[in-house]
Amino acid sequence: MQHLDRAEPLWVSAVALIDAAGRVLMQRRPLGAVHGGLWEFPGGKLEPCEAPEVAAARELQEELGLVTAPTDLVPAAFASGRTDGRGDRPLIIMLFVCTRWAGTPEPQAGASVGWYGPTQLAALAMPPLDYPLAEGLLKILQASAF
Ligand SMILES: Nc1nc2c([nH]c(=O)n2[C@H]2C[C@H](O)[C@@H](COP(=O)(O)OP(=O)(O)OP(=O)(O)O)O2)c(=O)[nH]1
Repeated sequence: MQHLDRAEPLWVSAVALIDAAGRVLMQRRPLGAVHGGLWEFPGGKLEPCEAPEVAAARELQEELGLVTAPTDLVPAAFASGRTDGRGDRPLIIMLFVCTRWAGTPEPQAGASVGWYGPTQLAALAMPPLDYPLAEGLLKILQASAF
């Protein structure tokens, strides 16, 4: 049996913003950061006692200046692994889909954003857990009318 992991998991919420053309917004992490230069779904760590969709809406506001209602965030996929960079602990990323927001994405200094269709998205260089998230998202997009 696997040993018990005594480190608290790091919980992260992330969002796939889908535009009217079916493209997904991806964010390139600043060079020098953990996973610098790689493309990820925008999002970030949950604060203590924060609900995942509230954290996702907060991160969209903080990282990109976008306003979303937590109720417009639809659970889509999750991925589980371990943190890289600082420390080693379980990492769980919950991905939401969002098709309704207010504002134009304005990345923070050092970061950049781009809109990608399914084929382009699958070809981006991403941090490890964003690959299974992208795979899950693409299956949902193929099967639905998002
Ligand atoms: N998106 C993503 N993040 C990952 C992976 N592996 C891994 O350790 N992380 C880490 C990087 C970040 O520390 C954290 C995500 O939280 P965040 O989006 O708030 O990160 P951040 O750079 O703003 O903050 P920080 O941790 O550098 O302080 O998860 C992964 O595969 N995908």
